[in-house]
Amino acid sequence: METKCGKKIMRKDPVFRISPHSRGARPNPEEPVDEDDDVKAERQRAATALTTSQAGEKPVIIASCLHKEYAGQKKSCFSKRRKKIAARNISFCVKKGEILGLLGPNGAGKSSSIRMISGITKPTAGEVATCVSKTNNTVSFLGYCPQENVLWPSLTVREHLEIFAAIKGLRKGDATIAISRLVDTFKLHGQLDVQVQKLTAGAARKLCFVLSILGNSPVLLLDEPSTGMDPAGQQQMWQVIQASIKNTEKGALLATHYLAEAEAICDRIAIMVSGRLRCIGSIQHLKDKLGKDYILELRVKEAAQVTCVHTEILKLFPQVAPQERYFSFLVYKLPLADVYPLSQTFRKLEAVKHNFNLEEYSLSQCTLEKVGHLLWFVSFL
Ligand SMILES: Nc1ncnc2c1ncn2[C@@H]1O[C@H](COP(=O)(O)OP(=O)(O)OP(=O)(O)O)[C@@H](O)[C@H]1O
Repeated sequence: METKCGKKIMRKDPVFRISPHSRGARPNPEEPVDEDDDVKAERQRAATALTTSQAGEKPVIIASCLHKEYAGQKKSCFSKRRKKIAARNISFCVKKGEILGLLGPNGAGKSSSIRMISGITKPTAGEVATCVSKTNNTVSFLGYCPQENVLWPSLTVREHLEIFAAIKGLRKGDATIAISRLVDTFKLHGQLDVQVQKLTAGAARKLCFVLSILGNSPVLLLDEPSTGMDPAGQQQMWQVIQASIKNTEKGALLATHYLAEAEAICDRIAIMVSGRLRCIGSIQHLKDKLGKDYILELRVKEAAQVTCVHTEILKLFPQVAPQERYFSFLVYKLPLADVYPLSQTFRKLEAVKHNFNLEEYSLSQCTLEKVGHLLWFVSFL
Protein backbone atom coordinates (compact mmCIF):
# COMPACT_ATOMS: atom_id res chain seq x y z
CA MET A 1 0.00 0.00 0.00
CA GLU A 2 2.85 2.34 0.79
CA THR A 3 4.37 2.09 -2.67
CA LYS A 4 0.99 2.07 -4.38
CA CYS A 5 -0.18 5.25 -2.73
CA GLY A 6 3.07 7.16 -2.76
CA LYS A 7 5.23 8.49 0.04
CA LYS A 8 3.74 11.95 0.26
CA ILE A 9 0.22 10.79 0.99
CA MET A 10 1.33 8.20 3.48
CA ARG A 11 3.37 10.78 5.35
CA LYS A 12 0.21 12.85 5.86
CA ASP A 13 -1.79 9.90 7.10
CA PRO A 14 -3.13 10.45 10.61
CA VAL A 15 -3.47 6.80 11.48
CA PHE A 16 0.18 5.95 11.13
CA ARG A 17 1.51 9.11 12.71
CA ILE A 18 -0.25 9.20 16.05
CA SER A 19 1.90 8.34 19.01
CA PRO A 20 -0.06 8.98 22.17
CA HIS A 21 2.60 7.59 24.47
CA SER A 22 5.39 9.93 23.51
CA ARG A 23 4.36 12.72 25.81
CA GLY A 24 6.51 14.19 28.51
CA ALA A 25 5.72 17.17 30.69
CA ARG A 26 7.74 20.26 29.94
CA PRO A 27 7.59 23.44 32.01
CA ASN A 28 5.45 26.18 30.54
CA PRO A 29 7.13 29.47 29.65
CA GLU A 30 3.98 31.56 30.07
CA GLU A 31 2.26 32.29 33.34
CA PRO A 32 -1.53 32.40 33.03
CA VAL A 33 -2.67 36.03 33.04
CA ASP A 34 -6.07 37.62 33.51
CA GLU A 35 -7.95 34.36 33.67
CA ASP A 36 -11.62 34.22 34.55
CA ASP A 37 -12.71 32.01 37.42
CA ASP A 38 -14.10 29.26 35.17
CA VAL A 39 -10.81 29.00 33.25
CA LYS A 40 -8.79 28.99 36.49
CA ALA A 41 -11.00 26.27 37.99
CA GLU A 42 -10.58 24.12 34.86
CA ARG A 43 -6.78 24.58 35.04
CA GLN A 44 -6.89 23.36 38.62
CA ARG A 45 -9.16 20.45 37.65
CA ALA A 46 -6.72 19.37 34.92
CA ALA A 47 -3.73 19.59 37.27
CA THR A 48 -5.52 17.52 39.91
CA ALA A 49 -6.73 14.98 37.36
CA LEU A 50 -3.17 14.39 36.18
CA THR A 51 -2.10 13.24 39.61
CA THR A 52 -5.21 11.36 40.75
CA SER A 53 -4.69 7.65 41.09
CA GLN A 54 -8.41 6.79 41.04
CA ALA A 55 -9.04 5.46 37.57
CA GLY A 56 -12.80 5.99 37.87
CA GLU A 57 -12.34 9.71 38.24
CA LYS A 58 -9.77 10.18 35.52
CA PRO A 59 -11.08 12.20 32.59
CA VAL A 60 -10.78 10.72 29.11
CA ILE A 61 -8.57 13.61 27.98
CA ILE A 62 -6.45 15.88 30.14
CA ALA A 63 -4.72 18.84 28.52
CA SER A 64 -2.58 20.59 31.10
CA CYS A 65 -0.79 23.90 30.45
CA LEU A 66 -0.47 23.17 26.73
CA HIS A 67 1.67 25.62 24.83
CA LYS A 68 2.51 25.54 21.16
CA GLU A 69 4.95 27.72 19.29
CA TYR A 70 5.68 27.41 15.58
CA ALA A 71 8.75 28.81 13.91
CA GLY A 72 7.47 31.68 11.77
CA GLN A 73 8.51 32.31 8.19
CA LYS A 74 11.31 34.73 7.38
CA LYS A 75 10.12 37.73 5.35
CA SER A 76 13.62 38.14 3.85
CA CYS A 77 17.03 36.56 4.38
CA PHE A 78 17.97 39.53 6.64
CA SER A 79 14.87 39.51 8.82
CA LYS A 80 14.48 37.48 11.98
CA ARG A 81 12.24 34.42 12.11
CA ARG A 82 9.25 35.42 14.26
CA LYS A 83 7.69 32.59 16.19
CA LYS A 84 3.95 32.05 16.11
CA ILE A 85 2.25 31.12 19.36
CA ALA A 86 -0.81 29.02 18.55
CA ALA A 87 -1.76 27.88 22.08
CA ARG A 88 -0.89 29.75 25.25
CA ASN A 89 -0.83 27.63 28.34
CA ILE A 90 -4.28 26.12 28.02
CA SER A 91 -5.78 23.52 30.34
CA PHE A 92 -8.98 21.53 30.11
CA CYS A 93 -10.42 18.06 30.60
CA VAL A 94 -12.92 15.94 28.73
CA LYS A 95 -14.81 13.79 31.19
CA LYS A 96 -16.24 10.33 30.62
CA GLY A 97 -19.44 10.52 28.61
CA GLU A 98 -18.75 14.17 27.73
CA ILE A 99 -18.63 16.03 24.43
CA LEU A 100 -16.57 19.18 24.86
CA GLY A 101 -16.95 21.81 22.15
CA LEU A 102 -13.91 23.90 21.22
CA LEU A 103 -15.14 27.13 19.72
CA GLY A 104 -13.17 30.05 18.37
CA PRO A 105 -12.47 32.23 15.34
CA ASN A 106 -9.93 31.35 12.62
CA GLY A 107 -6.43 31.01 14.01
CA ALA A 108 -7.60 30.70 17.62
CA GLY A 109 -5.52 27.56 18.13
CA LYS A 110 -8.23 24.88 18.03
CA SER A 111 -6.54 22.61 15.49
CA SER A 112 -3.14 23.02 17.13
CA SER A 113 -4.65 21.93 20.44
CA ILE A 114 -6.31 18.90 18.86
CA ARG A 115 -3.11 17.96 17.04
CA MET A 116 -1.18 18.11 20.31
CA ILE A 117 -3.73 15.84 21.98
CA SER A 118 -3.62 13.39 19.07
CA GLY A 119 0.15 13.22 19.31
CA ILE A 120 0.66 14.46 15.75
CA THR A 121 2.24 17.70 16.98
CA LYS A 122 4.49 17.85 20.01
CA PRO A 123 3.58 20.53 22.54
CA THR A 124 6.28 23.14 23.09
CA ALA A 125 5.34 22.82 26.75
CA GLY A 126 2.65 21.26 28.86
CA GLU A 127 1.25 17.79 29.15
CA VAL A 128 -1.41 15.61 27.57
CA ALA A 129 -2.88 12.51 29.14
CA THR A 130 -5.57 10.30 27.67
CA CYS A 131 -7.37 7.29 29.03
CA VAL A 132 -5.29 5.06 26.79
CA SER A 133 -3.09 2.70 28.72
CA LYS A 134 0.40 1.78 27.59
CA THR A 135 -0.85 -1.67 26.62
CA ASN A 136 -3.71 -0.35 24.46
CA ASN A 137 -3.47 -0.45 20.72
CA THR A 138 -2.10 2.96 19.78
CA VAL A 139 -4.28 3.25 16.73
CA SER A 140 -7.56 1.90 18.01
CA PHE A 141 -7.71 4.18 21.07
CA LEU A 142 -8.19 7.27 18.93
CA GLY A 143 -10.87 8.28 16.48
CA TYR A 144 -9.49 11.33 14.75
CA CYS A 145 -11.17 13.43 12.09
CA PRO A 146 -8.53 16.00 11.07
CA GLN A 147 -9.48 19.42 9.72
CA GLU A 148 -8.33 18.47 6.24
CA ASN A 149 -9.48 15.21 4.71
CA VAL A 150 -6.64 12.74 4.74
CA LEU A 151 -7.72 10.12 2.22
CA TRP A 152 -6.15 8.11 -0.57
CA PRO A 153 -7.52 9.66 -3.77
CA SER A 154 -7.44 6.53 -5.91
CA LEU A 155 -8.97 4.16 -3.36
CA THR A 156 -12.72 3.66 -3.12
CA VAL A 157 -14.95 4.37 -0.13
CA ARG A 158 -15.24 0.62 0.52
CA GLU A 159 -11.46 0.18 0.45
CA HIS A 160 -11.05 3.03 2.93
CA LEU A 161 -13.56 1.50 5.30
CA GLU A 162 -11.94 -1.94 5.09
CA ILE A 163 -8.40 -0.63 5.53
CA PHE A 164 -9.32 1.51 8.52
CA ALA A 165 -11.22 -1.36 10.12
CA ALA A 166 -8.14 -3.57 9.72
CA ILE A 167 -5.78 -0.90 11.06
CA LYS A 168 -8.02 -0.40 14.07
CA GLY A 169 -7.80 -4.09 14.81
CA LEU A 170 -11.41 -5.10 14.11
CA ARG A 171 -11.91 -8.78 13.40
CA LYS A 172 -13.35 -9.58 9.98
CA GLY A 173 -16.87 -10.34 11.25
CA ASP A 174 -16.97 -7.27 13.52
CA ALA A 175 -15.63 -5.10 10.72
CA THR A 176 -18.37 -6.25 8.34
CA ILE A 177 -21.08 -5.44 10.89
CA ALA A 178 -19.57 -2.05 11.87
CA ILE A 179 -19.09 -1.00 8.24
CA SER A 180 -22.56 -2.05 7.21
CA ARG A 181 -24.11 -0.10 10.13
CA LEU A 182 -22.22 3.05 9.19
CA VAL A 183 -23.03 2.64 5.50
CA ASP A 184 -26.74 2.35 6.39
CA THR A 185 -26.68 5.32 8.78
CA PHE A 186 -24.88 7.62 6.39
CA LYS A 187 -26.53 6.23 3.25
CA LEU A 188 -23.23 5.45 1.57
CA HIS A 189 -24.49 2.46 -0.50
CA GLY A 190 -24.30 4.28 -3.82
CA GLN A 191 -20.79 5.54 -3.15
CA LEU A 192 -19.07 2.41 -1.87
CA ASP A 193 -17.27 1.68 -5.12
CA VAL A 194 -16.54 5.28 -6.02
CA GLN A 195 -12.93 6.48 -5.87
CA VAL A 196 -12.44 9.15 -3.24
CA GLN A 197 -11.16 11.66 -5.79
CA LYS A 198 -14.58 11.54 -7.50
CA LEU A 199 -16.57 12.30 -4.35
CA THR A 200 -18.08 15.71 -3.67
CA ALA A 201 -16.45 17.74 -0.90
CA GLY A 202 -19.36 16.98 1.44
CA ALA A 203 -19.22 13.24 0.75
CA ALA A 204 -15.44 13.12 1.29
CA ARG A 205 -15.90 14.94 4.59
CA LYS A 206 -18.58 12.49 5.61
CA LEU A 207 -16.21 9.59 4.83
CA CYS A 208 -13.49 11.20 6.91
CA PHE A 209 -15.87 11.43 9.86
CA VAL A 210 -17.12 7.87 9.36
CA LEU A 211 -13.52 6.59 9.39
CA SER A 212 -12.91 8.39 12.68
CA ILE A 213 -15.79 6.68 14.45
CA LEU A 214 -15.21 3.27 12.92
CA GLY A 215 -13.91 0.95 15.63
CA ASN A 216 -15.64 2.61 18.58
CA SER A 217 -12.51 4.33 19.90
CA PRO A 218 -12.69 5.69 23.46
CA VAL A 219 -11.24 9.08 22.49
CA LEU A 220 -12.81 11.07 19.64
CA LEU A 221 -11.04 14.14 18.28
CA LEU A 222 -13.17 15.91 15.70
CA ASP A 223 -11.77 18.96 13.96
CA GLU A 224 -14.60 20.81 12.22
CA PRO A 225 -16.09 17.54 10.96
CA SER A 226 -19.24 19.07 9.47
CA THR A 227 -17.47 21.50 7.11
CA GLY A 228 -19.08 21.23 3.68
CA MET A 229 -21.56 18.56 4.78
CA ASP A 230 -25.21 18.81 3.79
CA PRO A 231 -27.70 19.50 6.64
CA ALA A 232 -29.00 15.91 6.62
CA GLY A 233 -25.46 14.53 6.90
CA GLN A 234 -24.74 17.00 9.66
CA GLN A 235 -27.81 15.85 11.64
CA GLN A 236 -26.84 12.20 11.21
CA MET A 237 -23.34 13.01 12.36
CA TRP A 238 -24.64 14.79 15.48
CA GLN A 239 -26.86 11.83 16.36
CA VAL A 240 -24.01 9.36 15.88
CA ILE A 241 -21.59 11.40 18.03
CA GLN A 242 -24.15 11.70 20.82
CA ALA A 243 -25.14 8.04 20.67
CA SER A 244 -21.53 6.89 20.80
CA ILE A 245 -20.46 9.13 23.71
CA LYS A 246 -23.45 9.72 26.05
CA ASN A 247 -23.49 7.48 29.12
CA THR A 248 -20.29 5.72 28.12
CA GLU A 249 -16.69 5.74 29.30
CA LYS A 250 -15.72 7.57 26.12
CA GLY A 251 -15.21 11.27 25.48
CA ALA A 252 -15.13 13.61 22.47
CA LEU A 253 -13.49 16.93 21.71
CA LEU A 254 -15.22 18.77 18.88
CA ALA A 255 -13.68 21.86 17.30
CA THR A 256 -16.22 23.94 15.47
CA HIS A 257 -16.93 27.42 14.18
CA TYR A 258 -20.64 26.90 14.62
CA LEU A 259 -22.25 27.85 17.87
CA ALA A 260 -25.42 26.04 16.79
CA GLU A 261 -23.45 22.82 16.38
CA ALA A 262 -21.85 23.19 19.79
CA GLU A 263 -25.19 24.03 21.36
CA ALA A 264 -26.84 21.02 19.68
CA ILE A 265 -24.52 18.31 20.97
CA CYS A 266 -21.92 19.56 23.42
CA ASP A 267 -22.19 19.18 27.18
CA ARG A 268 -19.70 21.97 27.74
CA ILE A 269 -18.10 24.58 25.52
CA ALA A 270 -14.61 26.02 25.69
CA ILE A 271 -13.99 29.28 23.86
CA MET A 272 -10.49 29.95 22.53
CA VAL A 273 -9.35 33.32 21.24
CA SER A 274 -5.79 34.09 20.08
CA GLY A 275 -4.40 30.90 21.60
CA ARG A 276 -5.95 31.49 25.03
CA LEU A 277 -8.85 29.76 26.71
CA ARG A 278 -11.31 32.51 27.55
CA CYS A 279 -14.33 30.69 28.83
CA ILE A 280 -15.36 27.13 29.66
CA GLY A 281 -18.60 25.65 30.96
CA SER A 282 -22.09 24.53 30.11
CA ILE A 283 -24.26 26.44 27.64
CA GLN A 284 -26.14 27.87 30.62
CA HIS A 285 -22.85 28.99 32.17
CA LEU A 286 -21.90 30.75 28.94
CA LYS A 287 -25.30 32.40 28.73
CA ASP A 288 -25.03 33.59 32.33
CA LYS A 289 -21.46 34.76 31.89
CA LEU A 290 -21.71 36.46 28.52
CA GLY A 291 -25.37 37.42 28.59
CA LYS A 292 -24.72 39.93 31.38
CA ASP A 293 -23.17 42.37 28.97
CA TYR A 294 -24.44 44.65 26.27
CA ILE A 295 -22.95 44.97 22.82
CA LEU A 296 -22.61 48.41 21.31
CA GLU A 297 -22.09 48.61 17.55
CA LEU A 298 -21.40 51.86 15.75
CA ARG A 299 -20.98 52.65 12.08
CA VAL A 300 -19.21 55.94 11.42
CA LYS A 301 -19.94 57.80 8.16
CA GLU A 302 -16.57 59.51 7.76
CA ALA A 303 -13.45 57.38 8.29
CA ALA A 304 -11.59 60.43 9.63
CA GLN A 305 -13.98 60.52 12.61
CA VAL A 306 -13.34 56.95 13.78
CA THR A 307 -10.58 57.81 16.28
CA CYS A 308 -12.60 60.70 17.78
CA VAL A 309 -15.68 58.46 18.16
CA HIS A 310 -13.56 55.78 19.83
CA THR A 311 -12.08 58.31 22.29
CA GLU A 312 -15.54 59.67 23.09
CA ILE A 313 -16.95 56.18 23.76
CA LEU A 314 -14.07 55.40 26.15
CA LYS A 315 -14.75 58.68 27.93
CA LEU A 316 -18.52 58.20 28.19
CA PHE A 317 -18.37 54.55 29.27
CA PRO A 318 -15.34 54.02 31.51
CA GLN A 319 -15.78 50.24 31.75
CA VAL A 320 -16.28 49.63 28.05
CA ALA A 321 -14.24 46.82 26.43
CA PRO A 322 -13.42 47.46 22.76
CA GLN A 323 -13.99 44.29 20.74
CA GLU A 324 -13.09 45.10 17.18
CA ARG A 325 -12.64 47.87 14.68
CA TYR A 326 -13.41 46.94 11.11
CA PHE A 327 -12.98 49.97 8.81
CA SER A 328 -15.62 52.36 10.16
CA PHE A 329 -17.51 49.68 12.11
CA LEU A 330 -16.77 49.65 15.84
CA VAL A 331 -17.86 47.04 18.36
CA TYR A 332 -17.74 47.37 22.16
CA LYS A 333 -18.81 45.27 25.12
CA LEU A 334 -20.50 47.21 27.91
CA PRO A 335 -21.05 45.81 31.41
CA LEU A 336 -24.48 46.32 32.95
CA ALA A 337 -23.10 48.90 35.36
CA ASP A 338 -22.16 51.13 32.45
CA VAL A 339 -25.49 50.80 30.66
CA TYR A 340 -28.07 51.54 33.36
CA PRO A 341 -30.08 53.63 33.41
CA LEU A 342 -30.77 52.88 29.77
CA SER A 343 -32.42 56.26 29.18
CA GLN A 344 -29.16 58.00 30.09
CA THR A 345 -27.12 55.68 27.87
CA PHE A 346 -29.35 56.35 24.87
CA ARG A 347 -29.12 60.11 25.55
CA LYS A 348 -25.30 59.83 25.44
CA LEU A 349 -25.41 57.74 22.26
CA GLU A 350 -27.80 60.14 20.54
CA ALA A 351 -25.35 62.94 21.33
CA VAL A 352 -22.47 60.92 19.83
CA LYS A 353 -24.59 60.23 16.75
CA HIS A 354 -25.32 63.89 16.30
CA ASN A 355 -21.83 65.24 17.10
CA PHE A 356 -19.83 62.68 15.12
CA ASN A 357 -22.16 62.06 12.22
CA LEU A 358 -22.77 58.35 12.89
CA GLU A 359 -24.49 56.38 10.17
CA GLU A 360 -26.11 54.11 12.76
CA TYR A 361 -25.61 52.54 16.15
CA SER A 362 -27.20 49.69 18.07
CA LEU A 363 -27.14 48.63 21.69
CA SER A 364 -28.30 45.11 22.44
CA GLN A 365 -27.97 42.46 25.09
CA CYS A 366 -25.15 40.00 24.42
CA THR A 367 -26.85 36.74 23.47
CA LEU A 368 -25.03 33.51 22.81
CA GLU A 369 -25.78 33.98 19.10
CA LYS A 370 -24.10 37.35 19.28
CA VAL A 371 -21.07 35.73 20.87
CA GLY A 372 -20.91 33.35 17.92
CA HIS A 373 -21.07 36.29 15.55
CA LEU A 374 -18.45 38.19 17.51
CA LEU A 375 -16.08 35.24 17.47
CA TRP A 376 -15.44 36.01 13.85
CA PHE A 377 -14.22 39.46 14.78
CA VAL A 378 -12.88 39.50 18.26
CA SER A 379 -9.27 39.71 19.21
CA PHE A 380 -10.17 39.46 22.87
CA LEU A 381 -13.37 38.91 24.84
N1 LIG B 1 2.43 24.39 11.04
C1 LIG B 1 2.30 25.67 11.34
N2 LIG B 1 3.34 26.53 11.18
C2 LIG B 1 3.25 27.83 11.51
N3 LIG B 1 2.13 28.40 12.01
C3 LIG B 1 1.05 27.60 12.18
C4 LIG B 1 1.08 26.20 11.86
N4 LIG B 1 -0.13 25.67 12.14
C5 LIG B 1 -0.88 26.68 12.62
N5 LIG B 1 -0.18 27.83 12.63
C6 LIG B 1 -0.64 29.14 13.10
O1 LIG B 1 -1.08 28.98 14.45
C7 LIG B 1 -2.26 29.74 14.67
C8 LIG B 1 -3.36 28.81 15.16
O2 LIG B 1 -3.71 27.96 14.09
P1 LIG B 1 -4.79 26.79 14.25
O3 LIG B 1 -4.93 26.11 12.93
O4 LIG B 1 -4.44 25.97 15.41
O5 LIG B 1 -6.13 27.63 14.58
P2 LIG B 1 -7.64 27.22 14.44
O6 LIG B 1 -8.35 27.81 15.59
O7 LIG B 1 -7.78 25.77 14.24
O8 LIG B 1 -8.06 28.00 13.12
P3 LIG B 1 -9.04 27.52 11.94
O9 LIG B 1 -10.40 27.49 12.50
O10 LIG B 1 -8.85 28.55 10.88
O11 LIG B 1 -8.54 26.17 11.53
C9 LIG B 1 -2.61 30.42 13.34
O12 LIG B 1 -2.10 31.74 13.39
C10 LIG B 1 -1.87 29.60 12.33
O13 LIG B 1 -1.48 30.39 11.22
